[in-house]
Amino acid sequence: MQESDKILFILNPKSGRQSAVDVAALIPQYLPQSRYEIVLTEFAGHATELARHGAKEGFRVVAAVGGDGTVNEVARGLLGTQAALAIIPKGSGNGLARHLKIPMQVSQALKDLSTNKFSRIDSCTINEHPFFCTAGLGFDGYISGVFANNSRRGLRSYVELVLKEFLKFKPGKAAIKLNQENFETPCFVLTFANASQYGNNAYIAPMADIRDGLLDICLIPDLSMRKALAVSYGLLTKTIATTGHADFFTSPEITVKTEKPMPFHADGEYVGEASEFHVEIKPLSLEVLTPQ
Ligand SMILES: Nc1ncnc2c1ncn2[C@@H]1O[C@H](COP(=O)(O)OP(=O)(O)OP(=O)(O)O)[C@@H](O)[C@H]1O
Repeated sequence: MQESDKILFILNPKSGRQSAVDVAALIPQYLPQSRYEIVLTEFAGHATELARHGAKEGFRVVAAVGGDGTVNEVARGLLGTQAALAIIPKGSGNGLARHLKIPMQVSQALKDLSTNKFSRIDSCTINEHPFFCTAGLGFDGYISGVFANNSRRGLRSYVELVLKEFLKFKPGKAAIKLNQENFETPCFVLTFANASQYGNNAYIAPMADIRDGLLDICLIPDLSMRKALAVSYGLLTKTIATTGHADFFTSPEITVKTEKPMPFHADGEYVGEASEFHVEIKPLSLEVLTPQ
Protein backbone atom coordinates (compact mmCIF):
# COMPACT_ATOMS: atom_id res chain seq x y z
CA MET A 1 0.00 0.00 0.00
CA GLN A 2 1.28 3.49 -0.80
CA GLU A 3 1.50 6.34 1.70
CA SER A 4 -1.09 8.27 -0.29
CA ASP A 5 -3.69 5.44 -0.13
CA LYS A 6 -6.60 6.34 2.15
CA ILE A 7 -8.54 3.81 4.19
CA LEU A 8 -12.20 3.91 5.18
CA PHE A 9 -12.90 1.72 8.23
CA ILE A 10 -16.49 0.47 8.42
CA LEU A 11 -17.21 -0.81 11.92
CA ASN A 12 -20.15 -3.01 12.82
CA PRO A 13 -20.76 -2.29 16.52
CA LYS A 14 -22.92 -5.43 16.79
CA SER A 15 -20.46 -8.05 15.53
CA GLY A 16 -18.44 -10.36 17.74
CA ARG A 17 -17.67 -9.66 21.34
CA GLN A 18 -15.09 -6.86 21.26
CA SER A 19 -16.67 -3.41 21.28
CA ALA A 20 -16.39 -1.17 18.25
CA VAL A 21 -15.06 1.60 20.46
CA ASP A 22 -11.97 -0.50 21.25
CA VAL A 23 -11.05 -0.83 17.57
CA ALA A 24 -11.74 2.82 16.86
CA ALA A 25 -9.45 3.74 19.74
CA LEU A 26 -6.68 1.46 18.46
CA ILE A 27 -6.55 2.72 14.87
CA PRO A 28 -4.67 6.00 15.65
CA GLN A 29 -1.83 3.94 17.12
CA TYR A 30 -1.11 2.46 13.70
CA LEU A 31 -2.05 5.12 11.16
CA PRO A 32 -1.74 8.93 10.97
CA GLN A 33 -5.14 10.63 11.12
CA SER A 34 -4.76 11.97 7.58
CA ARG A 35 -4.77 8.40 6.22
CA TYR A 36 -8.21 7.21 7.38
CA GLU A 37 -11.83 7.81 8.30
CA ILE A 38 -14.04 5.67 10.54
CA VAL A 39 -17.78 5.12 10.16
CA LEU A 40 -20.12 2.93 12.22
CA THR A 41 -22.94 0.89 10.70
CA GLU A 42 -26.38 1.83 11.96
CA PHE A 43 -28.45 -1.06 10.58
CA ALA A 44 -28.10 -4.36 8.71
CA GLY A 45 -27.19 -3.65 5.09
CA HIS A 46 -25.75 -0.20 5.88
CA ALA A 47 -22.14 -1.37 5.29
CA THR A 48 -22.85 -1.95 1.58
CA GLU A 49 -24.02 1.66 1.12
CA LEU A 50 -21.09 3.00 3.13
CA ALA A 51 -18.56 0.93 1.15
CA ARG A 52 -19.99 1.96 -2.22
CA HIS A 53 -19.96 5.60 -1.17
CA GLY A 54 -16.40 5.29 0.15
CA ALA A 55 -15.19 3.82 -3.14
CA LYS A 56 -16.88 6.66 -5.03
CA GLU A 57 -15.22 9.20 -2.73
CA GLY A 58 -11.81 7.78 -3.75
CA PHE A 59 -10.80 5.64 -0.75
CA ARG A 60 -8.25 3.13 -2.10
CA VAL A 61 -9.04 0.66 0.70
CA VAL A 62 -12.27 -0.03 2.56
CA ALA A 63 -11.73 -2.08 5.72
CA ALA A 64 -14.57 -4.19 7.11
CA VAL A 65 -14.31 -4.29 10.90
CA GLY A 66 -16.58 -7.16 11.88
CA GLY A 67 -17.40 -10.77 11.07
CA ASP A 68 -18.26 -12.51 7.80
CA GLY A 69 -21.66 -10.78 7.63
CA THR A 70 -20.01 -7.36 7.68
CA VAL A 71 -17.27 -8.50 5.29
CA ASN A 72 -19.98 -9.69 2.89
CA GLU A 73 -21.81 -6.36 3.04
CA VAL A 74 -18.64 -4.31 2.50
CA ALA A 75 -17.27 -6.59 -0.24
CA ARG A 76 -20.50 -6.56 -2.24
CA GLY A 77 -20.40 -2.76 -2.17
CA LEU A 78 -16.86 -2.82 -3.58
CA LEU A 79 -17.52 -5.15 -6.54
CA GLY A 80 -16.86 -3.27 -9.77
CA THR A 81 -15.13 -0.34 -8.02
CA GLN A 82 -11.48 0.77 -7.74
CA ALA A 83 -11.34 0.15 -3.99
CA ALA A 84 -9.85 -2.93 -2.31
CA LEU A 85 -11.26 -4.81 0.68
CA ALA A 86 -9.28 -5.11 3.91
CA ILE A 87 -10.54 -7.04 6.93
CA ILE A 88 -10.05 -6.32 10.61
CA PRO A 89 -11.58 -9.47 12.12
CA LYS A 90 -14.04 -8.88 14.92
CA GLY A 91 -16.70 -11.53 14.34
CA SER A 92 -17.27 -14.88 15.90
CA GLY A 93 -16.22 -17.01 12.90
CA ASN A 94 -14.08 -14.81 10.61
CA GLY A 95 -13.93 -17.42 7.82
CA LEU A 96 -12.69 -15.19 4.99
CA ALA A 97 -10.12 -13.43 7.19
CA ARG A 98 -8.74 -16.77 8.36
CA HIS A 99 -8.56 -18.09 4.80
CA LEU A 100 -6.66 -14.97 3.73
CA LYS A 101 -4.22 -15.40 6.66
CA ILE A 102 -5.21 -12.13 8.30
CA PRO A 103 -4.19 -12.16 11.99
CA MET A 104 -7.07 -12.69 14.43
CA GLN A 105 -5.70 -10.07 16.86
CA VAL A 106 -7.15 -6.67 15.94
CA SER A 107 -3.92 -4.85 16.83
CA GLN A 108 -1.80 -7.14 14.62
CA ALA A 109 -4.26 -6.89 11.73
CA LEU A 110 -4.11 -3.09 11.99
CA LYS A 111 -0.32 -3.09 12.22
CA ASP A 112 -0.05 -5.27 9.10
CA LEU A 113 -2.16 -2.95 6.94
CA SER A 114 0.73 -0.79 5.75
CA THR A 115 2.85 -3.78 4.61
CA ASN A 116 0.00 -5.88 3.16
CA LYS A 117 -0.20 -6.42 -0.62
CA PHE A 118 -2.98 -5.99 -3.16
CA SER A 119 -4.25 -9.01 -5.10
CA ARG A 120 -7.53 -10.27 -6.55
CA ILE A 121 -9.82 -13.09 -5.39
CA ASP A 122 -12.91 -14.78 -6.85
CA SER A 123 -16.39 -13.89 -5.66
CA CYS A 124 -19.59 -15.90 -6.13
CA THR A 125 -23.35 -15.56 -6.26
CA ILE A 126 -26.15 -17.80 -5.05
CA ASN A 127 -29.41 -16.79 -6.76
CA GLU A 128 -27.80 -13.37 -7.41
CA HIS A 129 -26.77 -12.88 -3.73
CA PRO A 130 -23.00 -12.25 -3.64
CA PHE A 131 -20.84 -14.31 -1.28
CA PHE A 132 -17.12 -14.50 -0.75
CA CYS A 133 -16.51 -17.29 1.78
CA THR A 134 -19.21 -20.00 1.68
CA ALA A 135 -22.90 -20.38 0.87
CA GLY A 136 -25.05 -23.41 1.36
CA LEU A 137 -28.45 -25.01 1.52
CA GLY A 138 -30.06 -27.67 3.65
CA PHE A 139 -28.96 -27.95 7.29
CA ASP A 140 -26.42 -25.12 6.78
CA GLY A 141 -29.12 -22.73 5.68
CA TYR A 142 -31.56 -23.94 8.33
CA ILE A 143 -29.05 -23.29 11.12
CA SER A 144 -28.23 -19.81 9.80
CA GLY A 145 -31.95 -18.99 9.99
CA VAL A 146 -32.35 -20.28 13.56
CA PHE A 147 -29.09 -18.59 14.65
CA ALA A 148 -30.25 -15.25 13.21
CA ASN A 149 -33.18 -15.32 15.64
CA ASN A 150 -31.00 -16.36 18.56
CA SER A 151 -30.06 -13.54 20.90
CA ARG A 152 -26.81 -15.24 21.98
CA ARG A 153 -23.74 -15.06 19.65
CA GLY A 154 -20.41 -16.83 19.77
CA LEU A 155 -19.07 -20.32 19.08
CA ARG A 156 -20.47 -21.99 22.17
CA SER A 157 -24.08 -20.96 21.59
CA TYR A 158 -23.66 -21.90 17.92
CA VAL A 159 -22.52 -25.44 18.77
CA GLU A 160 -25.34 -25.82 21.31
CA LEU A 161 -27.83 -24.73 18.69
CA VAL A 162 -26.48 -27.14 16.05
CA LEU A 163 -26.77 -30.07 18.45
CA LYS A 164 -30.31 -29.10 19.46
CA GLU A 165 -31.57 -28.57 15.90
CA PHE A 166 -29.78 -31.57 14.35
CA LEU A 167 -32.52 -34.04 15.26
CA LYS A 168 -35.32 -31.72 14.12
CA PHE A 169 -34.03 -31.10 10.59
CA LYS A 170 -35.51 -33.19 7.76
CA PRO A 171 -33.23 -33.54 4.71
CA GLY A 172 -34.68 -33.30 1.18
CA LYS A 173 -33.99 -34.54 -2.33
CA ALA A 174 -32.07 -32.52 -4.91
CA ALA A 175 -31.51 -32.70 -8.67
CA ILE A 176 -28.03 -31.37 -9.42
CA LYS A 177 -26.56 -30.17 -12.70
CA LEU A 178 -22.85 -29.45 -12.91
CA ASN A 179 -20.09 -29.97 -15.44
CA GLN A 180 -22.64 -31.23 -18.04
CA GLU A 181 -23.73 -33.97 -15.62
CA ASN A 182 -27.17 -34.45 -14.04
CA PHE A 183 -27.88 -36.53 -10.97
CA GLU A 184 -30.40 -36.86 -8.15
CA THR A 185 -29.39 -37.23 -4.53
CA PRO A 186 -30.62 -36.98 -0.97
CA CYS A 187 -29.34 -33.69 0.45
CA PHE A 188 -28.64 -32.96 4.10
CA VAL A 189 -26.08 -30.25 3.35
CA LEU A 190 -24.85 -28.79 0.08
CA THR A 191 -22.09 -26.22 0.55
CA PHE A 192 -20.52 -24.00 -2.10
CA ALA A 193 -17.06 -22.95 -0.98
CA ASN A 194 -14.98 -20.09 -2.34
CA ALA A 195 -12.76 -20.11 0.77
CA SER A 196 -11.80 -23.33 2.53
CA GLN A 197 -13.64 -22.82 5.80
CA TYR A 198 -16.93 -21.75 7.39
CA GLY A 199 -15.02 -19.84 10.07
CA ASN A 200 -13.54 -20.89 13.42
CA ASN A 201 -11.17 -23.16 11.44
CA ALA A 202 -13.99 -25.52 10.47
CA TYR A 203 -12.74 -26.66 7.05
CA ILE A 204 -15.63 -27.68 4.79
CA ALA A 205 -13.41 -27.61 1.66
CA PRO A 206 -9.79 -27.81 2.81
CA MET A 207 -8.47 -27.78 -0.75
CA ALA A 208 -10.40 -24.70 -1.92
CA ASP A 209 -8.33 -22.10 -3.78
CA ILE A 210 -9.92 -18.64 -3.70
CA ARG A 211 -8.24 -17.62 -6.96
CA ASP A 212 -8.85 -20.66 -9.19
CA GLY A 213 -12.15 -19.64 -10.79
CA LEU A 214 -13.88 -22.72 -9.34
CA LEU A 215 -16.42 -23.44 -6.63
CA ASP A 216 -15.53 -26.30 -4.30
CA ILE A 217 -18.82 -28.07 -3.69
CA CYS A 218 -19.38 -30.38 -0.74
CA LEU A 219 -22.44 -32.65 -0.68
CA ILE A 220 -23.40 -34.51 2.48
CA PRO A 221 -26.34 -36.66 1.38
CA ASP A 222 -27.45 -37.86 4.82
CA LEU A 223 -26.14 -37.61 8.34
CA SER A 224 -26.78 -39.88 11.34
CA MET A 225 -25.45 -38.85 14.78
CA ARG A 226 -22.53 -41.28 14.31
CA LYS A 227 -21.64 -39.80 10.90
CA ALA A 228 -22.07 -36.27 12.30
CA LEU A 229 -19.37 -36.91 14.90
CA ALA A 230 -16.97 -38.12 12.19
CA VAL A 231 -17.83 -35.13 9.97
CA SER A 232 -17.35 -32.67 12.87
CA TYR A 233 -13.94 -34.17 13.60
CA GLY A 234 -13.14 -34.02 9.86
CA LEU A 235 -14.13 -30.33 9.74
CA LEU A 236 -11.75 -29.43 12.55
CA THR A 237 -8.83 -31.54 11.27
CA LYS A 238 -9.11 -30.72 7.54
CA THR A 239 -9.95 -34.38 6.86
CA ILE A 240 -13.63 -34.21 5.92
CA ALA A 241 -12.82 -35.60 2.46
CA THR A 242 -11.58 -38.88 3.96
CA THR A 243 -14.57 -39.52 6.25
CA GLY A 244 -16.49 -41.21 3.43
CA HIS A 245 -19.59 -39.16 4.33
CA ALA A 246 -19.08 -36.23 1.93
CA ASP A 247 -18.75 -35.98 -1.86
CA PHE A 248 -16.70 -33.22 -3.48
CA PHE A 249 -16.94 -31.54 -6.88
CA THR A 250 -15.35 -28.50 -8.49
CA SER A 251 -17.13 -26.41 -11.11
CA PRO A 252 -17.49 -22.74 -12.11
CA GLU A 253 -21.27 -23.09 -11.71
CA ILE A 254 -24.00 -25.40 -10.46
CA THR A 255 -27.78 -25.60 -10.73
CA VAL A 256 -29.84 -27.34 -8.05
CA LYS A 257 -33.56 -28.08 -7.94
CA THR A 258 -34.96 -29.38 -4.67
CA GLU A 259 -38.13 -31.38 -4.14
CA LYS A 260 -39.33 -28.99 -1.43
CA PRO A 261 -38.13 -25.44 -0.64
CA MET A 262 -34.87 -25.41 1.31
CA PRO A 263 -33.35 -22.68 3.50
CA PHE A 264 -30.08 -21.19 2.28
CA HIS A 265 -27.36 -18.80 3.45
CA ALA A 266 -24.67 -16.61 1.93
CA ASP A 267 -21.58 -16.12 4.13
CA GLY A 268 -23.49 -17.42 7.13
CA GLU A 269 -26.35 -14.93 6.82
CA TYR A 270 -29.75 -16.52 6.28
CA VAL A 271 -31.22 -15.48 2.91
CA GLY A 272 -34.53 -17.39 2.69
CA GLU A 273 -36.00 -20.53 1.14
CA ALA A 274 -35.98 -21.60 -2.50
CA SER A 275 -36.38 -24.76 -4.54
CA GLU A 276 -34.16 -23.65 -7.44
CA PHE A 277 -30.59 -22.47 -6.99
CA HIS A 278 -28.01 -21.17 -9.39
CA VAL A 279 -24.54 -20.68 -7.97
CA GLU A 280 -21.68 -19.28 -10.01
CA ILE A 281 -18.19 -17.93 -9.64
CA LYS A 282 -16.96 -14.54 -10.84
CA PRO A 283 -13.22 -15.08 -11.28
CA LEU A 284 -10.87 -12.52 -9.69
CA SER A 285 -13.70 -9.99 -9.31
CA LEU A 286 -12.65 -8.49 -5.96
CA GLU A 287 -9.43 -6.74 -5.01
CA VAL A 288 -8.18 -7.44 -1.47
CA LEU A 289 -5.37 -6.16 0.76
CA THR A 290 -3.83 -9.09 2.64
CA PRO A 291 -0.57 -10.48 4.01
CA GLN A 292 1.04 -12.54 1.22
N1 LIG B 1 -25.75 -1.26 13.51
C1 LIG B 1 -26.25 -2.50 13.31
N2 LIG B 1 -27.30 -2.94 14.05
C2 LIG B 1 -27.77 -4.19 13.91
N3 LIG B 1 -27.26 -5.10 13.07
C3 LIG B 1 -26.21 -4.72 12.32
C4 LIG B 1 -25.65 -3.41 12.42
N4 LIG B 1 -24.61 -3.33 11.56
C5 LIG B 1 -24.54 -4.52 10.94
N5 LIG B 1 -25.49 -5.37 11.39
C6 LIG B 1 -25.70 -6.79 11.04
O1 LIG B 1 -24.99 -7.59 11.97
C7 LIG B 1 -24.90 -8.90 11.43
C8 LIG B 1 -23.76 -9.70 12.04
O2 LIG B 1 -22.54 -9.15 11.73
P1 LIG B 1 -21.20 -9.99 11.59
O3 LIG B 1 -21.40 -11.18 10.72
O4 LIG B 1 -20.17 -9.03 11.21
O5 LIG B 1 -20.89 -10.45 13.06
P2 LIG B 1 -20.92 -11.88 13.73
O6 LIG B 1 -22.19 -12.57 13.37
O7 LIG B 1 -20.64 -11.65 15.16
O8 LIG B 1 -19.65 -12.58 13.08
P3 LIG B 1 -19.45 -13.91 12.21
O9 LIG B 1 -20.27 -13.76 10.96
O10 LIG B 1 -17.98 -14.00 11.96
O11 LIG B 1 -19.97 -15.01 13.08
C9 LIG B 1 -24.83 -8.68 9.92
O12 LIG B 1 -25.84 -9.42 9.33
C10 LIG B 1 -25.09 -7.20 9.73
O13 LIG B 1 -26.02 -6.95 8.69
